[in-house]
Amino acid sequence: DAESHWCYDIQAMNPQYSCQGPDHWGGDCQKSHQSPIDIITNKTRLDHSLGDFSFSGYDKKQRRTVQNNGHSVMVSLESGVEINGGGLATHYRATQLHLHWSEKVDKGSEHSLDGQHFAMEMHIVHEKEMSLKEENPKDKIAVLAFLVEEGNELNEGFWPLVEALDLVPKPNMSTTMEPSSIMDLLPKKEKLRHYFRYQGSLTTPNCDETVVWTVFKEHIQLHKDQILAFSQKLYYDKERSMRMTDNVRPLQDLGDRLVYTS
Ligand SMILES: Nc1nc(-c2ccc(Cl)c(S(N)(=O)=O)c2)cs1
Ligand SMILES: [Zn+2]
Repeated sequence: DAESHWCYDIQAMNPQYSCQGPDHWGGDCQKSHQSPIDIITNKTRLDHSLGDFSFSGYDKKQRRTVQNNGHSVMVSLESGVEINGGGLATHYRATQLHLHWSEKVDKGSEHSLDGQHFAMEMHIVHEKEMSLKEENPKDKIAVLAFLVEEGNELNEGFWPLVEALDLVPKPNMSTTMEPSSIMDLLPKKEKLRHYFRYQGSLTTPNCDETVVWTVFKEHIQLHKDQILAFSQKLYYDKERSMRMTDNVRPLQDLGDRLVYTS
């Protein structure tokens, strides 16, 4: 096709692929308030307005659609799943959650903390209720980011998602997960009061600079076998010639931005 599709470095490096790696992504991807970033924790600023989040619909057990969209595995979230508080301007409606990962347990997260990457990163994407007259505000999207590290116990809450991976190996395949709640995937609620906050972008094209980011300090623990399932069961292509792994955008410059902490 005229303008080849966007992809990650691991795909662009493969001669079989003619796709545009991160250095060639278009849209706003080459601008200066991009994501992900390395968060240098001792340079973050305490912001007392960063209060607790209130989550609604997060504990609702639901059968949800899981799909392989060629870049990640994505769970569609229905209306009624919302967040409020957390220093956000208003309430936001969840639309989807997806993950980024590697088979190397220290290279799969998009954000890093003091230069350290983690095994995976889960993003819960929310959109602000938009009144028509508002142009593209910088906080149109709120993403809740959870770093995932290898733990030695199986994470029971993740089984419905991990088991669904077998059914969506190729792009554009989708299935329905066994009933599960978003809360099942997260660290304990009382641990979610500590987080970092900064202004950035989507980490996938067109990299719109309309995302208010929340990176939680408490990590999700997943067993190694559950982490490896993502790279072992999913493929970037329908020929299943390339496993889906390292779907991680390189770190972007913080530039003139500050990172705040609750
Ligand atoms: N086709 C795809 N879109 C995404 C996506 C969409 C919206 C958002 Cl906000 C993000 S991210 N990584 O910035 O959270 C990713 C992934 S794969
Ligand atoms: Zn993401």
